[in-house]
Amino acid sequence: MASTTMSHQAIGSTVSHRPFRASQFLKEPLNVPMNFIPKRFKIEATASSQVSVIGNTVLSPSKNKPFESKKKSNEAALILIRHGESLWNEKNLFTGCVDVPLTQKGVGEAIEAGKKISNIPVDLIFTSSLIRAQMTAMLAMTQHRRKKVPIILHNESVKAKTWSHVFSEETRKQSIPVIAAWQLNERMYGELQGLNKKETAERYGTQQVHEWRRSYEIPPPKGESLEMCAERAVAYFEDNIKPELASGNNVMIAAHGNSLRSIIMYLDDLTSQEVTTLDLSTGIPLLYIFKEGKFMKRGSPVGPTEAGVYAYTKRLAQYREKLDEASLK
Ligand SMILES: O=C(O)[C@H](O)COP(=O)(O)O
Repeated sequence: MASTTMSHQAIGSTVSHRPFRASQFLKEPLNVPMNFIPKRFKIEATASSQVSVIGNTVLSPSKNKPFESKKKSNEAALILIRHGESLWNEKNLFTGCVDVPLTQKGVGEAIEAGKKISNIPVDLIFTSSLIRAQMTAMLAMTQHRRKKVPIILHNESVKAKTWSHVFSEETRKQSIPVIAAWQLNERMYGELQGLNKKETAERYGTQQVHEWRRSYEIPPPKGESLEMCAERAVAYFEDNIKPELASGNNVMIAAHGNSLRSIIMYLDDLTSQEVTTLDLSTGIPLLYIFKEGKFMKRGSPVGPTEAGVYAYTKRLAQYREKLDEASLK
């Protein structure tokens, strides 16, 4: 497991960003005609060209009362999580865009990560298109106290959409849409993919391999530099994820060491020099609060009972209280 050489445990700096645009995701009423829904919200189409959007208001199973307020706040939680250990992490091989599953240890890391975020609201999940990130997201959500079911949205064809349609509004409300995006994939490691990291360092030199792995501008042979990875990952974040946060939707992103490094560089306003010391451990969730257009780093929740996490914002504290109330019933 990689070490974290830049601390993400402490409450961090507040960073200003460009003004956000409001998102309508998950706000459309059910059965809105297809042509009224922006492209990125066209998630579920029925045979009659009606759209059902997985809802944002969660009903308490016991009392049928709104669990989360219908009126979305301008504050949202953002959880970032690097996937758990993969079979090639275990073998110390450069993995990049090769689609390798988790090890048993990685499965355990994902479950432990899920416990740490089990009291933090999640309305939407974004993952890369790679199985190790998707496994991590799914396993983490098995631990969530809200017990909503993550459902992967299939956007690859009309048939994939219509055949995965959910016909119960109540069931949709108890679901979390999972959006898989290749833009969040690990950096393409080029001709290093499948090579052993230690052997590569012996062959090309520790300094050269460190530059390939951690520098911002220098790409590995025929692969993507962090800068190139950022071009797609940060653009995707700005276009698709930030608007959801701006709408008050709480988001979890399960992705990779380098796609997340590029997103953290953007969130924390790191320089290309600073990002060279940023190294993410597998399976450790990081929490940010997005409020009034700013990202505030809250570090990594230590555990589901850690009071400090919930003191960060009134909204999180209220959510936690509702969870406790619901579990007493
Ligand atoms: O793709 C890989 O090999 C790892 O997931 C990330 O590798 P790195 O720590 O060498 O960047």
